[in-house]
Amino acid sequence: MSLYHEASQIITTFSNSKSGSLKALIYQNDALKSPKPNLYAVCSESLKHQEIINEIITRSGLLKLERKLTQALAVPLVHDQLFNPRGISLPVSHPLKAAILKHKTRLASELTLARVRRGFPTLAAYLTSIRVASAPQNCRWVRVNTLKTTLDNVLSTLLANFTPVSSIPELIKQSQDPENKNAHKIYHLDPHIPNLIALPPTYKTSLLTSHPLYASGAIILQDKASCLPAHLLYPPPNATIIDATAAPGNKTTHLAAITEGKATIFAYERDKFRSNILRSMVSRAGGDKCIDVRNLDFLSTKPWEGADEELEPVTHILLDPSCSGSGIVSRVEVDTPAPTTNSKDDRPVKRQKKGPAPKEPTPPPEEQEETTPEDRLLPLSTFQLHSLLHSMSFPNVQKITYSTCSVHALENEQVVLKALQSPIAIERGWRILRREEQGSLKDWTERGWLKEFKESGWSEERQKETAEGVIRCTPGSGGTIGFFVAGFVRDVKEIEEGLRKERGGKTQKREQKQEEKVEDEKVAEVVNSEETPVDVPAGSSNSKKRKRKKKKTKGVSDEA
Ligand SMILES: C[S@@+](CC[C@H](N)C(=O)[O-])C[C@H]1O[C@@H](n2cnc3c(N)ncnc32)[C@H](O)[C@@H]1O
Repeated sequence: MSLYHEASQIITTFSNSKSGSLKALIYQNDALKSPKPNLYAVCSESLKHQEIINEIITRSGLLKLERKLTQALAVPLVHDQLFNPRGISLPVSHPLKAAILKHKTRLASELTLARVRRGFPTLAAYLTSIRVASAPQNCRWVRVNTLKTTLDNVLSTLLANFTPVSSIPELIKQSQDPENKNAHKIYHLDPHIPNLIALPPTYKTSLLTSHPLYASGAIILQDKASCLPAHLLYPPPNATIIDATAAPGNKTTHLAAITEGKATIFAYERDKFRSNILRSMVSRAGGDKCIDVRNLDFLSTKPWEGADEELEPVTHILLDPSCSGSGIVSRVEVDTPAPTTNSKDDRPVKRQKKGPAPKEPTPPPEEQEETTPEDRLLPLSTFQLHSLLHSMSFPNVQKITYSTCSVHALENEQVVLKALQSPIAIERGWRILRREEQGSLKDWTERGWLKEFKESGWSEERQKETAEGVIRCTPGSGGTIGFFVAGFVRDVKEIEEGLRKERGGKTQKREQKQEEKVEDEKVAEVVNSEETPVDVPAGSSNSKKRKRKKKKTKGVSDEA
């Protein structure tokens, strides 16, 4: 099957589906024969121009003249004929190419007419408008920091005179209305995350960062996707929590707000420079009292070996490790600049020098695929899995969230699968937090890629439950960056069993200590009364203590 036949099928499926990304549709489909970057390029570009191409096909009467063409097949062919500088990528003698080339003059004049009907004086003007319209539509997200203020206060000050709208698509649509002078003065209250507000993609970030509410830490610019992990974790106010990889601190401070400043939060950050940023964010957000910032490697913690005693009571871990950051770039769009959203903090982490990170244009998807091959992702994926297994080993942890701002299955579903199949997960009863257990997030429609669990050896039911249990975000109508979150819980029965054993262990230890105490007292009595020593094995702590005590007694008596 030719590239164009496959492209026509993909375009039809994508146009008919209400959700999901074009990339997933192509890259997850192993049945496709054409090179995926080429297929992706022709599909994504054809979709951008679909409206004008359909008009050209109808007005030129192409389908009546060329019976072998269908509407779906003609779209990518006409696209490449009119918009791809390299033309249709088929031999000239190929019947499909020949069918289009016969009408090339008519098609070109129909393009001119269609463009003029739309009010574009030049082809360049039309192409610019398409590029702007297909740019990723990430909203400006504002999280109200309830440690410092209230939603009502923010609505009545920062957003006084703003009009609420009912959905993100509505927010985007209204903000693009050239007739509306107040198009930027609208907002949408997020239905999933409390105290989160979406502003139009075109809203100037500087208007937010220059506001006193921002300076005081009362509002935090945090993408909705980045709010999902803390919300999914949702620890109770008295919980003991670890944010394993915390800087710059968006999720740490979100955890502090969710727990009303009453939890104990250990925030680990191994990079010194970034841990200083974390400290200042924590302080600005009013989290000093409940957040303990530690410039340490999370992987060096070992509460199960008797070290790090204060980590023993930890019940919740938020793990948001370094990742490829591939979700920061757009979904289908080609040639669009990297979004300058508030979510800079979620970018792939490199050692940073002071000063703003250089902004580089996003490469087209073909290049993205070439610059993120398995050998670059594998070390990241290994580190992510290692960190997740480390989290699963904490003795009293009941719930973990694992998240990345990557779109790659290798960093997402595959880490989840390997973690769930690990001995530690099986032994301790870790499983995925099911969709129906996710509170307001159970309505989130974009879920994990089922295909990634097919080789698991699990029942179909478990594969589905796991894929459905993890959350994906794709830039688009949701207004977020690309993101992935998985919640893990331990089955309560297993937890209770574990706790019983631990309690049993502790009682045993207490009893042993009590016995030792009694024995020590007996020894002391003997020593003090200068009677014959009781039989205590040499080298035992009691015999050592006894010797020490004897010496002391002797010393005292010598002095006396
Ligand atoms: C994706 S960022 C975290 C973003 C953060 N959760 C937020 O919402 O603001 C990952 C961070 O983890 C840190 N990190 C990576 N490995 C670590 C480790 N083993 N221990 C502690 N911090 C680590 C990196 O330096 C980086 O700052």
